[in-house]
Amino acid sequence: MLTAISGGIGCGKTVVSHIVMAMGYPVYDCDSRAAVIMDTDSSIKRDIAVKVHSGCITDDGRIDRRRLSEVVFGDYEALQRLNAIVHSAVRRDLASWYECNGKVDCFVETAILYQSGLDKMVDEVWEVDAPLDLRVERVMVRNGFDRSQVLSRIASQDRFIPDSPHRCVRRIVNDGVEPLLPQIEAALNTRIMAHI
Ligand SMILES: CC(C)(COP(=O)(O)OP(=O)(O)OC[C@H]1O[C@@H](n2cnc3c(N)ncnc32)[C@H](O)[C@@H]1O)[C@@H](O)C(=O)NCCC(=O)NCCS
Ligand SMILES: Nc1ncnc2c1ncn2[C@@H]1O[C@H](COP(=O)(O)OP(=O)(O)OP(=O)(O)O)[C@@H](O)[C@H]1O
Repeated sequence: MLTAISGGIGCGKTVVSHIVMAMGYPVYDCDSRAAVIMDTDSSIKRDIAVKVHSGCITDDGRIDRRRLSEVVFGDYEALQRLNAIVHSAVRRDLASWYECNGKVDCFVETAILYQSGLDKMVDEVWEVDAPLDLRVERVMVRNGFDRSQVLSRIASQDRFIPDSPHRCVRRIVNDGVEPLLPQIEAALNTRIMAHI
């Protein structure tokens, strides 16, 4: 069974992932895996230079992430072109990781479940949710971003409207008040009960 830990930037997906990992479950982190795939695949880098922006690849062939962020989070068409280049490779990588883990109880952390097409690969979605102001504050502190940098990322993520939500969505509230652990345990127990 593959479960998505999903939700917009700053909602607390990584915190939930770390708890689930500490409980012994394998978790695939899309952001870091996508970064590795992009860094190691020269055809992806070439496509980024040609189809997104040539200035995002340095003279020595590395991805300039700061520049790429400025380009794609300020231009939705460019972000869609980047997604089209990267996401099929991420889906393939996730499929083989899941296979290697014996398709047991696995998790995938992603901020862009529907844009990436990963919604079609997962059996269940845990939608981590937090108030917008809190998300903005958290990311400003975590990344040293100003408010507009966070809001441009949130706008890019919210702009995509999926045709239909996943059939099995569970909401995890991470508002800094409601404790996370009981919600995660309840989500896991519901699944265990369903399989008995
Ligand atoms: C835009 C990039 C260069 C920013 O890199 P950087 O190291 O600064 O940040 P990082 O990768 O940790 O992402 C920061 C946050 O941006 C958001 N984000 C990342 N990719 C996307 C995207 N394609 N669309 C919307 N939001 C995104 C996520 O909330 C993420 O947590 C990088 O995120 C990237 O290359 N994204 C495209 C690949 C991708 O879609 N990855 C997501 C997994 S499929
Ligand atoms: N319940 C909480 N209490 C205190 N701090 C929290 C809580 N949840 C998240 N944070 C902090 O908020 C920041 C954002 O959380 P986290 O990195 O888990 O978000 P995310 O959804 O994974 O974001 P991204 O989409 O950027 O990967 C982190 O610095 C994290 O430590």
